[in-house]
Amino acid sequence: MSHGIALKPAKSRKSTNLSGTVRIPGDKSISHRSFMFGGLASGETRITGLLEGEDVINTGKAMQAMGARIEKVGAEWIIQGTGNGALLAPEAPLDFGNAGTGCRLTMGLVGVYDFDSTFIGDGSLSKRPMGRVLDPLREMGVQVTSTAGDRLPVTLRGPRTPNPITYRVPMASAQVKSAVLLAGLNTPGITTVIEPVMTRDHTEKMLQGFGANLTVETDGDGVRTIRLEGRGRLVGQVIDVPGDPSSTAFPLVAALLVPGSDLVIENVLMNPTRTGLILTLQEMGADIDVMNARSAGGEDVADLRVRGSELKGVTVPADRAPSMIDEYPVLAIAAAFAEGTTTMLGLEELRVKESDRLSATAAGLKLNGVDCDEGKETLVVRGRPGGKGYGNAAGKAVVTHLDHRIAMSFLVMGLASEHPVSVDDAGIIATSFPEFMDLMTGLGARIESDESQAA
Ligand SMILES: O=C(O)C1=C[C@@H](OP(=O)(O)O)[C@@H](O)[C@H](O)C1
Ligand SMILES: C=C(OP(=O)(O)O)C(=O)O
Repeated sequence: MSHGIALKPAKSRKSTNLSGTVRIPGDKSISHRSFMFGGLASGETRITGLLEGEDVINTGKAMQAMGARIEKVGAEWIIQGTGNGALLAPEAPLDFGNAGTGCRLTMGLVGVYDFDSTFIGDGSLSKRPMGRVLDPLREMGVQVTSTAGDRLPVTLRGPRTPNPITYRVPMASAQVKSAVLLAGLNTPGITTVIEPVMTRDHTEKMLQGFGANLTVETDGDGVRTIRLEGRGRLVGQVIDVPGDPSSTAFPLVAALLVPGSDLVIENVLMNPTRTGLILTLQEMGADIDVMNARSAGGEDVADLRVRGSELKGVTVPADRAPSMIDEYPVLAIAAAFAEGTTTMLGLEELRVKESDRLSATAAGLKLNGVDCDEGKETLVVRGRPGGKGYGNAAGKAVVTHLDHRIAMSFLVMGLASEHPVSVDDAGIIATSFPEFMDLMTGLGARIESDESQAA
């Protein structure tokens, strides 16, 4: 499968003593929202620490196509927004590349406007379900034209006056919650989202920061009711994006698995809706010190010191999934090197990510000698400390299916395996973590491009 440019095969090999101090690029979820809300708000928004990955850049291009002015001056991104309710009709289809977040949130943001907007993406995004966002938009009065099964390309046309709805999010998805709230921004009256299981809360926090009248009520069972008053004024903000905990996961797990490692990762977002992996790894016996915990721009951040550790298997409960949803592939790699069995529950959402991550992870583990079982919504990994026999001596590559997290996870695996681990494409990593190769090799990781596979 291709993402429009040639595949870039890569492989990693057994490494020792990863060490150094690094800063991880900005959080992807907050970066998307910074471009969107800055592009929508009145006046100027200034962003530092933005993730300059392909996914986020595509969101910026979409906002430009709808009237926002965006430029980079030195280290700062400076945006002049259109004002809430004043997006312009895009003249061409909006291409979100590989990004579910950019595409689904923008469908909410512009779908309720009384003009046509068309959404396209790469081979991965075009297979992902959009009905989860299109259904509530239909309830608000949006006309939807889509490909069979509510896949891309999708064209939306809003009504003159959208209906404010009360929507109970049927799956644990911050993208769905956010799409409905963003549609509510240009809808008169109160749009209400009921979230039975809490997911990342960046949309709520950032919209409040931009001046939206948004309230959150949590009942005794943890069910959240979010109410947003539509057609209010949003005002440009100054944002410093903290480091992405989902990107942090890769050097962090690498340092745990590679003997003798000692690594400091600075300025990591520690919002509790994002820290499930750290908790799980600590339960497994990982040596992770959370240092300099502080608050910055309304978010918790900290520096992490990570040292090579002997891990043991654990059961990861289903209710932890939303706080580590993108981290399961790399957790599975950690589990492969732990003593005993790791059981991961409640993984149904993994099937609709950039790839079917449950089967892509299980297939990659098996290809590289790991004993594991894929269930309908579970993954069980029986670990082997030391990784003897792991890797693929014949050089057979893990199929990444246009999924950056599968590529990075298996490149981490090779750093602690007896034989090298190959992936069929590392180019896709640029969607979320363009600095991955340089950052990892700078710590001492042996990762290289693997032209021999290209033939
Ligand atoms: O809202 C967001 O920024 C995201 C929500 C999650 O997706 P779902 O809403 O599909 O769970 C996550 O997997 C994605 O990487 C980013
Ligand atoms: C699921 C992810 O992103 P998205 O849904 O935005 O493509 C991810 O980055 O792991």
